[in-house]
Amino acid sequence: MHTALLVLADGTVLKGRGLGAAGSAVGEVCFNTSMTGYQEIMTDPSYAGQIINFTFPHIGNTGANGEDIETITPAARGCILSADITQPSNWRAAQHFDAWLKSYNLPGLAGIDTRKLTRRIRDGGAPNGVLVHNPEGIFDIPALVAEAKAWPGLDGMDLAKDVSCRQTFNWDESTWALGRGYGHQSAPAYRIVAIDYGAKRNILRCLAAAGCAVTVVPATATTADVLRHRPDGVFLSNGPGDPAATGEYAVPVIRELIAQGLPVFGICLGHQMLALALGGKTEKMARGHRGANHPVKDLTTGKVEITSQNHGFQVMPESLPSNVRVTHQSLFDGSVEGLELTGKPVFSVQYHPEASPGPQDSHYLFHRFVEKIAQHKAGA
Ligand SMILES: NC(=O)CC[C@H](N)C(=O)O
Repeated sequence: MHTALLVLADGTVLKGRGLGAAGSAVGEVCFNTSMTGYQEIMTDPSYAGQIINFTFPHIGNTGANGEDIETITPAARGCILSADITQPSNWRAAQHFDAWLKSYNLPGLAGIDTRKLTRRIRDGGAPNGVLVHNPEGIFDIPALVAEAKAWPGLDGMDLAKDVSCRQTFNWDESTWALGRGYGHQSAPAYRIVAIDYGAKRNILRCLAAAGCAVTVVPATATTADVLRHRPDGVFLSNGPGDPAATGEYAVPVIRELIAQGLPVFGICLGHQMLALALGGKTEKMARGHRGANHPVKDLTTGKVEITSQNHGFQVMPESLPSNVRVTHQSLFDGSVEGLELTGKPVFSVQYHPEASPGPQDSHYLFHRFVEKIAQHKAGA
């Protein structure tokens, strides 16, 4: 008996076995090619509105633990796996991944040809779909097709407000180390305000590890709300949805903060909104970049970094004014992966230097931010 379906807006029905919580989820079906880090991926708030198809066939092998999470309220809508989840085998496993999905009320589906689904997304773009898990195996397919069709899609959708914190808070947890777990920043050199559009925790941990006291403010914070904390620098976080829609309230604030002369660093959605604030444009990509091995070239040094990525929108290079320089480029498709405002301590990357999951080649960017803050303070 099939206990779960993925129903796409064009009427395609893929039948499999249910995982995690019973229930249904509508969203954009995207794929992620990472071989590890499924917990971090499922808890990255940038996946709000999305159902994740994992291309790696064996997901869940190492179980789940209480540490490898990027938020305590996951925003991804569900997951699609090739193989059934096996018994966990890892010294850090505290739970079976299926029980973990249930505990977060996330539905899943296993047992479909995830490679075929990925090729379909690659060739035809990310479709909207409904993932439904019903242990009784009873489904109303025409109603599910209608639900998938009726979903408006991510283009033009602002989701950052939904996943952002509601209240300002301070963050001092730093990065994880074997034998110690997460560290603690007790002697910060600089004060950062991080605007939370759906921030991954590991970004905040990396900022703390680089020597910053971090104050996290909601996505809707005004310029005065940010400046009240007397920041030495401002960080613009990653987040879900369409940057152009989120930018309606966030971009004017970013523009004012740049005008104050403050050092600014943006990651992913933060990078896209920084580009909008500087006069550029963003567009939806056909299938996006989601994985842990995307090569990116640093155009200043010629060095190639292997990066972690998760984005479905991109900055259009021809839209950028002459005082904005493209600093990094994807070696997969040539798309913009980094920007800087010439002569100012303002820069951003489209990819995820905090990794989580993924390689740590790009951790240097957190130190670059801190160096820019130090230089700015010394010159001020
Ligand atoms: N990880 C992110 O910040 C994603 C940014 C944006 N929502 C995109 O999909 O492009």
